Amino acid sequence: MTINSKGEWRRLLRQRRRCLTHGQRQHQARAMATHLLEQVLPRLDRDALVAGYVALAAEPDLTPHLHGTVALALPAVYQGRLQLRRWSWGEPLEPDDCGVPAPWISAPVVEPDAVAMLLIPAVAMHPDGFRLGYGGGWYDRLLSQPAWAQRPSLGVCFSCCTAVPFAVDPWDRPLHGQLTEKSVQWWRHPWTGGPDDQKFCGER
Ligand SMILES: Nc1nc2c(c(=O)[nH]1)N(C=O)[C@@H](CNc1ccc(C(=O)N[C@@H](CCC(=O)O)C(=O)O)cc1)CN2
Ligand SMILES: Nc1ncnc2c1ncn2[C@@H]1O[C@H](COP(=O)(O)OP(=O)(O)OP(=O)(O)O)[C@@H](O)[C@H]1O
Repeated sequence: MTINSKGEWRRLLRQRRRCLTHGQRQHQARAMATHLLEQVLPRLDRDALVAGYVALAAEPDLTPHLHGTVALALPAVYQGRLQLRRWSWGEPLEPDDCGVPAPWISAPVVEPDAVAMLLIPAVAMHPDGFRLGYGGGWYDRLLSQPAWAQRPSLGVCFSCCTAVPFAVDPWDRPLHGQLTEKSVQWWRHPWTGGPDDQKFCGER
């Protein structure tokens, strides 16, 4: 079967992800969090924020594993755009315009330079670091702003949904790396923003 469109890939990969049992997804999310805690978070500024997400049904749920380890911002879609808002553990969430639990409208909006790492949920990842989401273009539009595109970013994805050769569109922006239950892999140096560092990318 030839798969031509992002829509077809999205359906296939969402189905593949749903085929994992709840226990498998939990186990794999815990492994992802361990990679993050051991390999990534120690390299970040102590005061900096990590932009996470509230996991939807079959997405890897990392947030509970980060409790007490980092200060978090969460996405909120209102008035046609995605913002990141400060969120502290235990604070209530309310559905945003996409129906995803998000910080209250009164929570401070976070500027790009306060964010040390963007964790971006991905339905699938492309072999060159591009991300396939649900199709709303929310993160695409966020990353079309250079200040956000420069922030270190990791696509968060089960390994069964990586290396997917979907056709990349002109608006797709490559992420710095991907986080799976197997490893953290980098395509671009996340902390210098400079050209590929062979040694660094060799750590894949
Ligand atoms: N957890 C999470 N939060 C996120 C995103 C995301 O991909 N995941 N977004 C990324 O852009 C933005 C919201 N965009 C969204 C776009 C579509 C659907 C959607 O189609 N939801 C399905 C249910 C998905 C599921 O439960 O697995 C639906 O309503 O049928 C959800 C969020 C910001 N917040
Ligand atoms: N910078 C942008 N400005 C305006 N529209 C954009 C921009 N980037 C993407 N879009 C629109 O958003 C949609 C994104 O579609 P695509 O199938 O690539 O979604 P996706 O990357 O899976 O979505 P998401 O980022 O929400 O997870 C397209 O219709 C595209 O035209």
